[in-house]
Amino acid sequence: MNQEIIEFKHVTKAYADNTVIEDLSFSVDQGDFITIIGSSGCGKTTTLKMINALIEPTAGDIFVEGTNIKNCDPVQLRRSIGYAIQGSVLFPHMTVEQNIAYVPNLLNKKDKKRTEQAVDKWMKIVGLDPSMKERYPSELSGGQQQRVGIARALAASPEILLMDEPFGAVDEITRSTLQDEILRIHQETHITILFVTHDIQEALKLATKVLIMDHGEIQQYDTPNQILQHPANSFVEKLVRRQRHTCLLSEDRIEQCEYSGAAAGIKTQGGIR
Ligand SMILES: Nc1ncnc2c1ncn2[C@@H]1O[C@H](COP(=O)(O)OP(=O)(O)OP(=O)(O)O)[C@@H](O)[C@H]1O
Repeated sequence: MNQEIIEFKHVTKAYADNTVIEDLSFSVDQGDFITIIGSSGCGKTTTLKMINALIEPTAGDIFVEGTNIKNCDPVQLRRSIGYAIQGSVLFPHMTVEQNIAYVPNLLNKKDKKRTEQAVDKWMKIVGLDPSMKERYPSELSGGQQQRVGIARALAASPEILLMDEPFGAVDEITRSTLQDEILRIHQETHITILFVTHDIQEALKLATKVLIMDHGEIQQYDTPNQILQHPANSFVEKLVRRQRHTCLLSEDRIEQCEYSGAAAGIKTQGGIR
């Protein structure tokens, strides 16, 4: 039986009198790759940040590995959940090695060897040459910085990885390579991933399940296949219309997608199409 690793129960989030998430309930099974997509400002980042307690819900409960996060120390919780976001958020004054080693160092205070092994392992997995260890972020390309960010998020061997538009700031070719890398990492590690994106093609390519949101509410939460074949409403229909005619489907994920532009209202890398 699939095991739930994250559960939202009737979660609401308001900023002052602006309610951006309304009674949100959903669960994520261990090993799922969830992509979250929806119109701009619909609450995707807010949803993600509530999982690692960077944002506190106004009402409702969130459970991570069976524990209500209200009862967790937020710092401990954040150390146990990987978090990778768009662009370079690396420590500029630290080398690649020091950036990746940051959380493992906190966790294995006395075991330097273990940290070194974690750095080597994750640099290799994300495709970074060991010769880059001593470089500073400013000496790396955007794609390399992104890889360091992912290695850093993974280096503490978290069960859960949150990714907020992690490939938004790189060119199409690098983006496609990084997508393939994250799929491989997911397949190899069986880590649970929640991945926010503006790009419907990316959402369908990566996900085992896609969470489609609008105005802080779920429009559909299902496999890419189901979403393409049985869109739940006109919002989803509009979002996937073009995709449906151009995608070849595998059992769960999209195997190959010939992208012909997203539907109205959904930003792609190039802006709104
Ligand atoms: N700290 C804050 N104070 C007030 N309003 C906020 C705050 N953070 C986010 N919001 C508002 O909450 C809504 C949801 O924001 P959020 O960043 O979660 O959306 P999003 O779906 O990730 O957006 P985008 O796709 O544009 O990145 C937006 O209207 C935003 O302006």
